This record gives sequence, C-alpha cells and structure tokens, in this order.
Amino acid sequence: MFELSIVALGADGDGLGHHQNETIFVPGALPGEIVEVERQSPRAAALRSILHASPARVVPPCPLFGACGGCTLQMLRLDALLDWKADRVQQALSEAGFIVVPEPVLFQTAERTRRRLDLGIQRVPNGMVIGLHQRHGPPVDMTTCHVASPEIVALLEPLRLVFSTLGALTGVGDLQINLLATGPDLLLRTANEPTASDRAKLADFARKHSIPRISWASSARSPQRETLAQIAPVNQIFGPLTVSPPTGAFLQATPEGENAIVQAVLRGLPTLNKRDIIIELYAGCGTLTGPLSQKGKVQAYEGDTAAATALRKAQAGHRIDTFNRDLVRQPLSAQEIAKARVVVLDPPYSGAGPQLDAIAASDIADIIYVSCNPKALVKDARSLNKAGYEILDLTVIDQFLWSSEVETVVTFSKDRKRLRKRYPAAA
Ligand SMILES: C[S@@+](CC[C@H](N)C(=O)[O-])C[C@H]1O[C@@H](n2cnc3c(N)ncnc32)[C@H](O)[C@@H]1O
Repeated sequence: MFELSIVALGADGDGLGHHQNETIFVPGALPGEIVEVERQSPRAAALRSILHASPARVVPPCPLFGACGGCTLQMLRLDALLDWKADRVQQALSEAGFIVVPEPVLFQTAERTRRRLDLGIQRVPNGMVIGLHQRHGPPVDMTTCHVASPEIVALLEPLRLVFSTLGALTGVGDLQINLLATGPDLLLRTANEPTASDRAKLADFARKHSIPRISWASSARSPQRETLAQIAPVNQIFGPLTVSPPTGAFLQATPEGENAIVQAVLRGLPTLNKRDIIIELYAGCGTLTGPLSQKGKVQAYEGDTAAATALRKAQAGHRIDTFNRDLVRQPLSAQEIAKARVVVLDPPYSGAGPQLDAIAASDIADIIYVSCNPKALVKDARSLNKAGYEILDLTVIDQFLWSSEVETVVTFSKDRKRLRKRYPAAA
C-alpha cells in the first residue's frame, strides 16, 4: 500500500499519478486527490482510501455503481465531467498541431435518455442476468439505471422472464436495444439457433409488449440477421426522412445528443446554393443526411450494405444520392471530393484512415468532421493541419454520461473569408 497524488484523468477515465518514476492508473480516483492505493499490476493500482477528496467528488447516485461497468465516472460532478471531456478534445487538437483552438460549444445529455444499449445476457442458477458488463467481467443485472431510457429499463424484467425459457440461451448472449420512433427494436445474439418453440415465445412476447421487431444473429458476429418477429413497421425520423433502419443499426446514443451533433454540423456549413454538392461520408442510415438534404444536394456514402439500402429506400423525393462503398478499400479520390462544396464525415472509432489523405489532398475549402474518439481525431486532424486547414468551429457533446466517451464536431476551413469573419483580430 502506498500514497499517491492524482494529477489527471487518463483517456479511459482512471485517475493517474506518478510513483517512483512510473505512471500508475487508479480507477475511481480523481485529479487533486491524495489516495491510498494497492498495486494490482505494473501500471494499475486499486483505490483503498481517499485521504484528501476532490471538491468535484460526489456520492454516485446509482446503487449499482462500482459493480456495473457502465458509469465508471459517477463519482465526478457532471459539470466537471463535461469540462474534462472538453479539455481532452482541445488537447487533442493542440496535439494535432493547431495553435488556435476555439472555446467549444458544450452540450451534455440529460440522465435517463440513452436509447441505444448493448447488453450482456447470462444464464445463472436462479434465472437470467441482463445488463452492462463489469470492466473485464460478466454482465451485472441492470435492476435500475440512471442513463438508460425508463422505457428500456421497464422492458428488462419481462425480457429476463422470457429469455429464461429459451432453449437457445443455455449460457451467455448479447442483446442490442435501439429505441426507435416506432418503439424498441431488439437484436438477440446467441451461440445456438433459436428453436421453433423459442421463435413462438418471442413472437408472443413482441405482441404482448408491443415490440415492433425482434431479430436474431449468431454470437459468432456473423453479419447475417434473421427477423424472428415483426408485428409493426420499424421507422426512425431524420429531419425530412423516414428511414426503416436495419436491425442493430447505428443510432446516436440519445435524441438530444443527436440533435446537438446535427445542429453543430449545420452550423459548420458554408453558405450554400441549391446546386451545391455536400459529400457525406460514413452516412449510416441518414442521421445527418436528412437534415443536410435541406441545405444542398447530398451524395451520401456508407459501407454497411443494409444501412445504405435503408437510406437509399428513403431518399426518393429528397436531394440525396446514396452510395454503398467501403471507404477503406475504396476511398473517394481527391478529384471526386473536389466536386463538392463541403465534405461532412462521421467515421467509425478508428478514424477515417486512407480516406482522410484524399480529403486533405482535395483542397476542398470546408470539412465538417464528427468524431467519437479523440485519439483518432488527433491523427486525422494532424493531416488537415499539415494541409493548411484551420479550425472554424468546435462543439463537444457528452451523450455517454459518466463514461469517458466524448463526441466532437469540428469545422475545418481554408476559406479566408470565413476565417477572417471568425477571427477578426487575427486578420
Ligand atoms: C459513427 S457511425 C456514423 C453514422 C451516421 N453518420 C450517424 O450519425 O448515424 C460510422 C458509420 O461508418 C460506417 N463505416 C464503418 N466503416 C466504414 C468503411 N470502411 N466504409 C464506409 N463506411 C464505414 C458504419 O457502418 C457507420 O454507419
């Protein structure tokens, strides 16, 4: 056991201190605290007692705190959490080489509004556990939750009961819940295929609880999905678009978080006329495509075939052309990009990879980048910095309360007029 001064939070939200020239991570400790810890591994220690507490420390509101892996930062005041997320993003952009990083517009989602959850399922001797996984451990039964929408939490007990009767669920499984405009859309993953009796039970369950669709996929992460029951249409609204998303589709975590992202993207657009082309990369089912189509002609690119098909089906009558294209194997070339007035991209966690090089080389004036990973943002933003772009607008969004996840919308520009207007003192 030894004493440690916590000087910062690491990228995963663990307290970070230095001991005998080594950096040690302490889950549960906050910057400014002096703590007593016990070493668990060369780089990690367990918090044993707090000798001096941070003024930002609060009593975690959820009784599952400490067991459930979902809200590891619930001991931190929410405003301090948002400040930490904003600092991380600003530091990431400085690290990428930007000398001027504007103060971000900040947004934090409300409690109990999460509409998308990936839960673990585990059969136990006296029933079925459904919940978020412990850090590096099994799922913890989600008997209550301070982040998930109450509609989702209310469904968990009936799901435990029906799951405990399924032949396909002999051990562990996964459940993805997307709360769409039309109701909960469920995707169950198990190692074994559902039996005929499982299918009948889940169809009954769908009818009884007004669940529009329940689908199944193999735990082997196969892309193949099977609809077990569909009792009503499945839709989601993205601005002027009504899309029927495929089961398990990507959806922004909260409705307010989605709106904050959309508003930040629209704010980043240059003045457009009707003929101007907006190239949108990593479009998913159209979260941004719908609102963008009210501003210009959108060419939307998405790698997932099911998502691109759903978006294409919804595009009729709107200024949208959807393309199913893998942007790692076949990135848009600099010449293709140069046809647009602006590029909007919302890449996956790993960042934009080779696609970013072509964007940087295209010399397009304005780029709006939506990021869900500050580390990937550093790498991608560095290429844009080297290519001469500056930051016009920055928004930081916390839609994963009490976790280390953070979303960012950055508008990069080379348009001297826009930049002069934004930074008149520098002109
Ligand atoms: C963060 S999501 C954003 C989706 C959408 N913009 C939204 O807000 O709902 C990233 C998207 O990138 C897509 N994607 C991942 N890898 C890709 C690739 N190599 N090529 C094209 N799209 C890809 C995913 O299928 C997913 O829809």
